[in-house]
Amino acid sequence: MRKNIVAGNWKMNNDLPQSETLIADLKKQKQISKAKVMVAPTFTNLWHAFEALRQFDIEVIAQNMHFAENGAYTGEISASMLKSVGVNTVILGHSERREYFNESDELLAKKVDSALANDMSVIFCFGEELADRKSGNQESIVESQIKNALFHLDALAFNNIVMAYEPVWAIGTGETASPEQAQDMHAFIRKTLANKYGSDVADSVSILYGGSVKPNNAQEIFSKPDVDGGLIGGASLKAEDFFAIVNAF
Ligand SMILES: O=C[C@H](O)COP(=O)(O)O
Repeated sequence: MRKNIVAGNWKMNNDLPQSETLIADLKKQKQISKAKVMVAPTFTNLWHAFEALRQFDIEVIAQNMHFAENGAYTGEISASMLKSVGVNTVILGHSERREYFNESDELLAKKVDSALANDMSVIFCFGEELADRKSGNQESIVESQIKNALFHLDALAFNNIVMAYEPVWAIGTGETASPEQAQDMHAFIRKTLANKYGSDVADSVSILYGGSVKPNNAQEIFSKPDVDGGLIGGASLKAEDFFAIVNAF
């Protein structure tokens, strides 16, 4: 079911005391929009965040996971471990994971499978780099990222998948895609899904935009018909800014 979602990806920010402070600030905010709100702290803060936000309408989600159930994978975290601390949604495929940790489409397909097999939802990230956009290849790059990681799934799987288009050139740079660029790509993503799974599936999938979304540009981006929400990095680290974006719907 297509929903409006605003998810804050804290990335590798906030130790436990800082996370406690941010969560306390989040609890003071007033939500006037109907968007579903999520926050993704680091692994070490997940349990605390889950406990602290248990009574609030803010879902605590994870930034990553391994595809294996358990075993000799030093430093890794599995789906069942996330579930055991109350986490039911995971971000997969973020461009920082692709770039700094060499995560390929093939690896991401395995992670997606593992998350879904564990009854988790996935926020699946993808997006082109600046060179792709400059050469006009953004659609073919995005199409191949989606096909390679997701097109082995059946249509029902998309009940538990949220798409997150994040042009790499707009992440943390202050340079956001224009609302028109975001809309054009989101419409293309929906068309790509429709070609494979039909328009019922394509129309029911939420597609988030991520990349330098701030309180001053959120409303214009969210006003576009195929933009169902945002994946927010830097601006999610201040409760007031984050809720200004949540309330931009
Ligand atoms: O996951 C969030 C995105 O990478 C966007 O980050 P940003 O809002 O700091 O550009």
